[in-house]
Amino acid sequence: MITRPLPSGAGRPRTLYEKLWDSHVVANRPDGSALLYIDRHIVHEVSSPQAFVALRASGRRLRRPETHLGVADHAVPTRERGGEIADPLARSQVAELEANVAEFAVPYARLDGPEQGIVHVIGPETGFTLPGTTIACGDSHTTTHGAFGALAFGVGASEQGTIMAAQCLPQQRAATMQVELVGKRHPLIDAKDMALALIARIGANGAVGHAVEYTGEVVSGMAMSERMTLCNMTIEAGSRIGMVAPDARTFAYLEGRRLAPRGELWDAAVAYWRTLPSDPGARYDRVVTLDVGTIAPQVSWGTSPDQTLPIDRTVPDPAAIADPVARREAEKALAYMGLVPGQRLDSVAIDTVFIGSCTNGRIEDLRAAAAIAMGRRVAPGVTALVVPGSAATRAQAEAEGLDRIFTAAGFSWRHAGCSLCVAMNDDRLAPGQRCASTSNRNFEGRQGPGGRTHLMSPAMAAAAAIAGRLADVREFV
Ligand SMILES: CC(C)[C@H](C(=O)O)[C@@H](O)C(=O)O
Ligand code: SF4
Repeated sequence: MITRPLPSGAGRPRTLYEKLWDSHVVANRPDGSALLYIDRHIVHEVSSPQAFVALRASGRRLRRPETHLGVADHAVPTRERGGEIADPLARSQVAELEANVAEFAVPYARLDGPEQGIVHVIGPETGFTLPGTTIACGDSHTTTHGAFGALAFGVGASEQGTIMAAQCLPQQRAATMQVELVGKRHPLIDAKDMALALIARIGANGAVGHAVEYTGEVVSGMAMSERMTLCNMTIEAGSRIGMVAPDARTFAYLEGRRLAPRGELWDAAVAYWRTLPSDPGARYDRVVTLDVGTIAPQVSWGTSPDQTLPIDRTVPDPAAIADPVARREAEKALAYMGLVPGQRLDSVAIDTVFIGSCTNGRIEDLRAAAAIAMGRRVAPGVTALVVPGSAATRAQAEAEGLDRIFTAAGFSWRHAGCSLCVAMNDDRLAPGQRCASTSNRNFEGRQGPGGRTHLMSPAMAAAAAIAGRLADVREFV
């Protein structure tokens, strides 16, 4: 039997997650899951083809085509834009997406248009991402959109088909986890350092089964870009959902964006969005508090995001790790990464630098990197890429002259896309190459077979480019 959900706001103080959940339940199901209404869905060229194939095979149309948004980002080349894509696989992936969005009337951000970019960058930029909505995408970093007080999560291909046809999806309710960020950070410590320090502390599976809400004075003081970085990295702690309560900063970011409501609708939306933050006294299943005043710039040394340390430390010695499983994992990671226990992290030479991705490809990230690069030179032998997260970010950066700062320093200035975050396009590491990267994943082969990835903030990646090795950005001021 399917029962109707309880009316929302029934007395008990609720968290942001609970409010978002309650307001989207279409039906509670006997197995404890619920059918959730999905407000928005983003589609990219890598994960969506099967969903369209299934729709076509069953003769279905999209229930509400205007609630979807298509864009090509993963496979696209970033050296040039316009003209034919040289790589045959990428060309066919983009062509298939374009045929699908045309056939099913999905709004599409064209590859050479002003709104193209990484799914998780253009959603917020266009105002497609809004507080209080449910947002799905066939992509694990959909967590990013939670920075706006949305319930946003990654889904698989068959789930995408369900959303397209029915606008609903069965979901299991998650437990809740509050991550409270307190204290006063060093000016060169950013959200990426905080996310990496958190994952190093709670582990890459530390938030499994939980919907994470970031709270505290540090989070309320953050720009939207940093909130997005935090929520983006939440999946690397094992959670499908990361969120920040919407506030005046959220509204200021969204006001006037193309797809954001206007006029009276805007006022009504803001009035509703103000009811979303967790109620005083709402209880979370778990609470983690991080004092950001204790955080130094972070770098990953291994092949999991929790294998991360402050830059002023040395490569760990597996022999000193008591837990046998963790010890074996550390040994394996060091062998792959070509590192020696006891070696200073800031002595590790790199040959590639990647500044970009849905974690750190926003204008604020590019500004932070440019501030370090300005008037300096990329070290000899280092290839350094700056890949804006969207065409709009690229245009903004050019208007501010950031591209000239980067190119004068010897960085390669690119068009928007996932690029070297993922080896699905023509930007990739050769075996044995070592990259200082602002992306989010460092597992074996992520940036190319045999490639070695060190995760860090944009300022740290720029410092590594200049030094030719992992370097402490605090020495660059
Ligand atoms: C290709 C896509 C499905 C994948 C994801 O789900 O995250 C990619 O974006 C990634 O970052 O690994
Ligand atoms: S930038 Fe990287 S993490 Fe983000 S969507 Fe693209 S491949 Fe995935």
